[in-house]
Amino acid sequence: MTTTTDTTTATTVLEASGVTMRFGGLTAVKGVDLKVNAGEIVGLIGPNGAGKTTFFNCLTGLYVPTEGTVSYKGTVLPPKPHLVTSAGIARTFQNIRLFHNMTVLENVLVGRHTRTKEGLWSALLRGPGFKKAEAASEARAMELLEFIGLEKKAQHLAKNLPYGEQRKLEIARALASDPGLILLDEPTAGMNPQETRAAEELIFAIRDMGIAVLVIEHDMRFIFNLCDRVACLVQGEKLIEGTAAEVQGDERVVAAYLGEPFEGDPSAAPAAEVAEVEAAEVEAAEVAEVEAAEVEAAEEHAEAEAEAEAPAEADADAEPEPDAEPAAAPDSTTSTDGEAK
Ligand SMILES: Nc1ncnc2c1ncn2[C@@H]1O[C@H](COP(=O)(O)OP(=O)(O)OP(=O)(O)O)[C@@H](O)[C@H]1O
Repeated sequence: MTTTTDTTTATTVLEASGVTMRFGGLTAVKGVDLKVNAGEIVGLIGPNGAGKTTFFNCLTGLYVPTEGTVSYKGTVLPPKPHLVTSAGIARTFQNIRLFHNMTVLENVLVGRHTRTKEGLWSALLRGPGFKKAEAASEARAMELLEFIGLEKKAQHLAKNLPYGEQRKLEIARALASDPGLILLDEPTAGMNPQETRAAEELIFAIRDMGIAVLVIEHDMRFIFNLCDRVACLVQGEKLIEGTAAEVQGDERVVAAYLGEPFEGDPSAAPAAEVAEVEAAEVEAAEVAEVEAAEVEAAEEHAEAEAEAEAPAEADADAEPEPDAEPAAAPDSTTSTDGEAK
């Protein structure tokens, strides 16, 4: 494992230590350590089945890790989803989990319930305290819808939103719990390139709001553009953690996961591949140079031969014919075949 970023001085928001998750005989996550600092966007990559979602589930209390601990801002979290959410960690899911028959606004309001202090009786009696809290929640939910660009669709049913907007709505619902850290599980899955670019901007804006981000994604261009640090899981273990440049240039990552450079990004090519291409280019340039020299030599030779033949032909042409004028001597107006122009 390689850790290249100095994380000791920054404020640690999330700290996973030695997280292991076993399902019977299968170890899906093996002794993973990971820190996310305030103001950071950290990426989690790895091939299918590497344990990324299982690790997220351990962080958010959906799974009780077989070993290890998860701390948020220095406090060890109990493995209970509602306690993790109220501590300050929100998440989205790989498969969108919205309330499809509720409106867009209602979906965001559901995300606010951990921050609403009004109890059951207050809600049932709809007293002034409840009404005030409800109005504040709605105002915050509308702010979030504006933030993701869905305020005009507040009263639409969630199920009627296009896929990309459903993903954004899930993010707004997660933000509604006022988290200090958001975990995004494949936020661009199924998105077109424009939607993916918009999601990238949205995540930068979330970071700028002061919320740290941990994101799982298979889209390497997206991850390497977005993240301050990237960790790569392979077969449940952390293979490497570092900057985007360090991770995408690591041959073990390339071998285990990337396979090929992502389209259009030459810097993603593994070093060996780059060297091979460069060597082939040098070789091709040398061959072209030799060929050019050969062609030049052949042309010079042909010219010399033509020049050598030209006076003889001119002489032959100059053979006096009966009553003919003597032929002109070859000069600039005479072609190599001796014909006058
Ligand atoms: N609840 C479970 N019970 C048994 N095995 C599980 C369970 N959840 C995950 N696994 C197994 O754990 C391993 C890791 O799965 P996980 O979904 O975490 O991988 P992943 O890296 O998120 O994959 P992908 O990129 O395809 O989403 C897989 O072999 C998977 O089959």
